[in-house]
Amino acid sequence: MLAPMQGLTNSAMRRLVIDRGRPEVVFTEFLRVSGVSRRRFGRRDMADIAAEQDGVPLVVQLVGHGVEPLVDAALIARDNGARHLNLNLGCPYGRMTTAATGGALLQYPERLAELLPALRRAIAGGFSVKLRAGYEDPRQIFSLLPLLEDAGVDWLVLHPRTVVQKYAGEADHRLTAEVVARTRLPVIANGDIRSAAEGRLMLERTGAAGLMIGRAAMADPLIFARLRGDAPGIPDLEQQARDLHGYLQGLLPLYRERFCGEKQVLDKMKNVLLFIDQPAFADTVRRLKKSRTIPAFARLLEEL
Ligand SMILES: Cc1cc2nc3c(=O)[nH]c(=O)nc-3n(C[C@H](O)[C@H](O)[C@H](O)COP(=O)(O)O)c2cc1C
Repeated sequence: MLAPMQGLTNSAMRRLVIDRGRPEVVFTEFLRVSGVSRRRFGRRDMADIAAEQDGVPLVVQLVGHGVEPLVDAALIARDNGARHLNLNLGCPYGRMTTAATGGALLQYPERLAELLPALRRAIAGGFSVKLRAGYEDPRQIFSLLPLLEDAGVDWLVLHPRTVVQKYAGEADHRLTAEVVARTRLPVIANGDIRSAAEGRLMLERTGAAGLMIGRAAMADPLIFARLRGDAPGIPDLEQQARDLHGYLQGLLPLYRERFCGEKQVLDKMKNVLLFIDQPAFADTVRRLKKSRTIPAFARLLEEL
């Protein structure tokens, strides 16, 4: 599965990733649910609500707080065609946490005990949660499992870091294996999967029902095809250059169509470059990051 990544996995990026790697499932970026406006979603976010994209199931992810706003949002999403909804219980940043949304909600299991069954009742299709192992305690997940099971959640995505840990240290997938053994819910493993080989090992070691990949898919959307054996697991350098060229060359027109103005398009392309860390391409990536016009960016791409 392609992970939700705010600022990155917009519909144009999802199209590109589907076209190149064809993950089995894609997620929207988190859609923020307003506690105030009865419309619940911003206009741009509304455009993201659907059951699938390019033939691949699309999971609509909600982040917010309060039973009423979230249930309302789930109903609006359903009425606008969503079939799969996910609740974000992992986001560790900024306003998310001060308003006790995303990962901060893990501090309030009693609110979850009310919220999750209410959401379940409102959602006709699939209902999943994406969560950290705990707020501060990485073993909190074990006290949350009965709550998730009793609420009728269909599956969960586990990123085995704590909320306070943010992205420090390593994801501890021994926890993932333990969670798989202790719940009847399908568990999708997420966090620090950097290559197809690591992904396969992860499935073997944890017994997870599937994988969710974020940052590594921004570096190489073909990772999903590599996992299936539809693209070389370890391409040689020439092939890596062709793959990277094909990726960025394919993304540029999609971003020109989606975003407004040269600066925004370039900024969005440069955002993606932050994830490309092969030392062999460091010099080109550095120059791409400095380019000031789209034609200059496109010319540099030809050097790959
Ligand atoms: C820039 C960025 C944006 C993210 N946005 C979201 C989001 O909207 N919703 C969410 O549940 N997780 C979000 N995440 C977390 C990722 O979905 C994922 O759980 C995390 O990056 C670990 O997976 P990875 O190691 O494969 O990247 C984001 C992560 C990053 C780096």
